[in-house]
Amino acid sequence: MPQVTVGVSLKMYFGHRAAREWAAEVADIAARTPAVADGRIELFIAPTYPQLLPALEAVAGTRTRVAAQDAAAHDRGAYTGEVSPAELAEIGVGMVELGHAERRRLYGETDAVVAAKTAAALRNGLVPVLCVGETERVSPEEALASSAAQVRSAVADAPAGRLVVAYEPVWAIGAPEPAPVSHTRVVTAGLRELVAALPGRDGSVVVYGGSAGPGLLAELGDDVDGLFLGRFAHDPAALAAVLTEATALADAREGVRA
Ligand SMILES: O=C(CO)COP(=O)(O)O
Repeated sequence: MPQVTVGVSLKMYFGHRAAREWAAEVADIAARTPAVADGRIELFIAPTYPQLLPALEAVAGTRTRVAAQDAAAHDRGAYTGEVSPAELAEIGVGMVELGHAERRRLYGETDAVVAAKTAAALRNGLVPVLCVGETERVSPEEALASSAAQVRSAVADAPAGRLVVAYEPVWAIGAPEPAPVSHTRVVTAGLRELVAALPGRDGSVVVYGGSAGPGLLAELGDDVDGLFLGRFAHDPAALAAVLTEATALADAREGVRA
């Protein structure tokens, strides 16, 4: 089992060539990071659909996983413009982001849609990166209540399988700074308890996303299982810095377990 999970979504920021160059740099960094190579850090990247196959090729042999940014709730059929989770699994994609705040806000994805997509991902062997988080800045307790409700609703009828829950307070996405550590810690601790108690979800983890970058993992320490990065991993050097912090955290966790 990984000790720390670090993911990056490129959203729709990069063009094809820039994404290819970035993936090649990530592959280099992954290959030079022993904790990625030995599986203590689970590293995944989520480029756009046309970039999935080149990304799989770029990171081959480095243990970096490739995630899609979304997937359909159906395996096949008359769903023009959708991408099947079965086809994603067939090409070697291992994970899929679901319920991201931008999909909920801009494309009207409801909890019911996210639940249907989560079930579809799991029945096709994909690990859902299930994005949850409150829309307005409220107390950590209220944030936990609404995020926990989103998790419960997404997995209520889904087949068994591991989850990566990404706690992303909507107000901290695309912001200059991440949510304060004192806020995040309450929510991620609560979500970790929740997922640990869910039947059939062994190995599930809770990561933080929303203006995350170098320095944050060291601050959050044992309060999270990792980070889900956006803009602040566009610079490969910043991702390398986060992986250095993730390595320190993985080492510390191993020390605790030894
Ligand atoms: O939404 C995010 C990752 O999915 C976070 O994006 P930013 O780090 O760019 O705010």
